[in-house]
Amino acid sequence: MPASRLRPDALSVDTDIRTYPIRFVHLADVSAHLNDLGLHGPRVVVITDENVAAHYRTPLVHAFEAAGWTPHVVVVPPGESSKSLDRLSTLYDTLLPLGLERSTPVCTLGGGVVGDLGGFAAATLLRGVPLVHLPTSLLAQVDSSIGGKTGINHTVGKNLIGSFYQPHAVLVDPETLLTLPAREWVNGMAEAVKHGFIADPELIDYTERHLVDILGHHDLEATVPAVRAAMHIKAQVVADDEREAGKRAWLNFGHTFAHAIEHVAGYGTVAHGEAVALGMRAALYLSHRRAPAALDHDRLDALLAQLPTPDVSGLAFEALWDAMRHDKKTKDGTIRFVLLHAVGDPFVADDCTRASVQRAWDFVQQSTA
Ligand SMILES: O=C(O)C(=O)C[C@@H](O)[C@H](O)[C@H](O)COP(=O)(O)O
Repeated sequence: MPASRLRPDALSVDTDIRTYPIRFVHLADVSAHLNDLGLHGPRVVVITDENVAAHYRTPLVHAFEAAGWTPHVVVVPPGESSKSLDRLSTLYDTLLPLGLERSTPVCTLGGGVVGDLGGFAAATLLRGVPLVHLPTSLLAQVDSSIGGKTGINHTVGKNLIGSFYQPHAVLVDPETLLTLPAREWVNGMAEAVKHGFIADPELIDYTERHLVDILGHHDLEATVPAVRAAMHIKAQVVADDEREAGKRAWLNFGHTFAHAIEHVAGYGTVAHGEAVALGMRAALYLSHRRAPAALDHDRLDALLAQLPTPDVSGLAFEALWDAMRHDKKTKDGTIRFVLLHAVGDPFVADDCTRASVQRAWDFVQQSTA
C-alpha cells in the first residue's frame, strides 16, 4: 500500500475554538490522555449505551479509579431512539444533581448515537463542559466523532435539534471494533467509502481491494488504514468549513436520501450507514445520468452493492420525497443533493427534478430487491 493519505502521521482537527488531536490509544490509558490534554479529575462523566457498557464499562472504570479519578457512568439504551428530547432530559436529570463543575470532562464512549446525544448534553450543561469522544463503533471512528456536530432527532426529521460543539480530543481504540456486530461494520464502512467518493479515489481503490478482509474477517490490519484515511479527510473538510457554509455539505453525499429513508422506515429500522449506502447508490445514479463519461457507474455501484442493506421495497417514493422537503439542506423549498462530477469532485445540485429523483429511487429498489 502506498504511503500518503492512507497513513498520515499525525491527525488533528483545526477549528476556530481549538485544534484538537485524534489519537490512537488503549482505553486503559484514557485518564493519562485527559491529564495530558489539561483535563483534570477527580470527577469525570462517561456517557455510554448498554451494548458498549457490557464490554467496556468495568475496565474503563477500573482504569480511571486506579489513576485516582471518580467516574460517573450514565448508560442509555442503544439505538437511534435515544437521540430524543426525552432521553436528553433524563440525562440532565441524572447529571445536574451530581453538582458537576464547568471543568468536569464528559467522555462519550460508544457510537454515533452516544456521541451526538452526549455531545449535545456536554454542549448545553452549564453552557458547555469539556467533551472527549471515545468512539467505539466504526461509524463514529471514521465520521461522527470528528467535527463537532451534536444533536438529537425530532418527529419532523433527523438531527433537527443540535449544535456545533467541538470536543477537546477524539481518542480511538481500534481494538473496540472487534466486539462490534457485523451490521456495525457495514454501517461504518458506508461512511468511510463516502469519504472516498467525495475526496479520495485512492481510498475507493483501497476499499475495493480490502472490503472482504474488513467486512468478512474484521481484519484490523486492513481496517485501520481505511479508518485513518477517512478521519484525515473528515478532519480536513471540517478545518476548511467548520460551520458548513460550503464544502462541509459534501459530507452529506448520500444523506438526503439517507435521512429520509431513516425517517420513513422508522429510526433504527434501517441503520444510518445502511441508509447512507442506499442513498449513495441513488446519488451515484443521479450523478451518472448527468455526466455519464466521468463516472464508471457500474464499478462504483458494484462497490456499494457489497454493503448489505435491509429490504426497502416497502418505502414509497412519495413518502421519501415528502421527508426530503424537511432536510436541513433544503433551501427556498428546493431539495438539494450532493452529487459527483467524478470521484473526488463533489458538488451540491439544487436542480434535480422529482422525476429524476424517483428514477434514482426506482433503480435502488430494483437493484436491492
Ligand atoms: O459531519 C458532517 O458534517 C456530516 O455531514 C457527517 C454526516 O455523515 C453525518 O451523518 C452527520 O450527522 C449529518 O449531519 P446533518 O447536519 O446532515 O444532520
